[in-house]
Amino acid sequence: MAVSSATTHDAAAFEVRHVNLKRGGSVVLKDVTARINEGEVVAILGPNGSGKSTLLKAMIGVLPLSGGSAQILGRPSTTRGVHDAIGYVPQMAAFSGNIAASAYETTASGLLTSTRLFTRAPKHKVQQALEFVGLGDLSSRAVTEMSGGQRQRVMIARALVREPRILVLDEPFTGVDAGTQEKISGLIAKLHAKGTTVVVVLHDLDPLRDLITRAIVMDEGRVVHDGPLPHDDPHASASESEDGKHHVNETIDQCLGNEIHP
Ligand SMILES: Nc1ncnc2c1ncn2[C@@H]1O[C@H](COP(=O)(O)OP(=O)(O)OP(=O)(O)O)[C@@H](O)[C@H]1O
Repeated sequence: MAVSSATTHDAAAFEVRHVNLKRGGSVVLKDVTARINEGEVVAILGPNGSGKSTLLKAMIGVLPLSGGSAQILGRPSTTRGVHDAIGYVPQMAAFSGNIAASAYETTASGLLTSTRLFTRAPKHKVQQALEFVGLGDLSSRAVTEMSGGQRQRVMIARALVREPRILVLDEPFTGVDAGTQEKISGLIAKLHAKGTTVVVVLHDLDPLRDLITRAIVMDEGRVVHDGPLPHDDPHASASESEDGKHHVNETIDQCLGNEIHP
């Protein structure tokens, strides 16, 4: 794989340490430290505007940091070639405009890497990625003529076409129907079984609850929880409010819009 020479042995998929990041003059990440190990499925949760997408972008090295450090597979996130290990599915809003290209062309564009341009896309890889997301029969259809759920799956195919070690998805379930949610969850489960690391920003945990190994909860630009989902954590209970765990449960419930029971 192209990235192997640019990575170090046993390194974390992502590691950010004491990261500060400013956007539009405001500090939107405040002293954020987090690590994603290879093979994990990690959810990033938090209220709107808490910094979830910005944290993803800091991890994958597409936004400059104001302070701290970010590493991808043990290398600084600015290292040439290290991004080739990542498949990134941006928030739906980022590509909901007109994409005149076909599903095939959009998926093939995922073969562009930071170190080389392709002159001819390996057709079987593009077709395989589309088949993996269940769109093998629609490869020539314009993305503009597809449903929201189909578009989302094209973007996943685009992220997967280079067989990345790490898949990063920003709210993949927004605006997709229950059937598509199930399909996307099934795809993530298959990738996890193959050893792919998955980092996903979520508003609703349910579609991936069984797969998630850890949750990082953001609030106002800070990490306020990093650990197992509270309901999976045998030590988390309402009676432990003294040590703040009850508060953490409430924070997660509030992030996800769940009713809080006293
Ligand atoms: N391009 C930008 N310029 C200026 N400020 C920005 C920009 N993008 C995001 N912000 C601000 O940074 C903060 C964090 O935004 P971010 O998109 O990371 O939050 P989020 O938790 O992903 O939100 P949401 O759940 O609504 O997607 C917000 O206050 C937002 O207004």
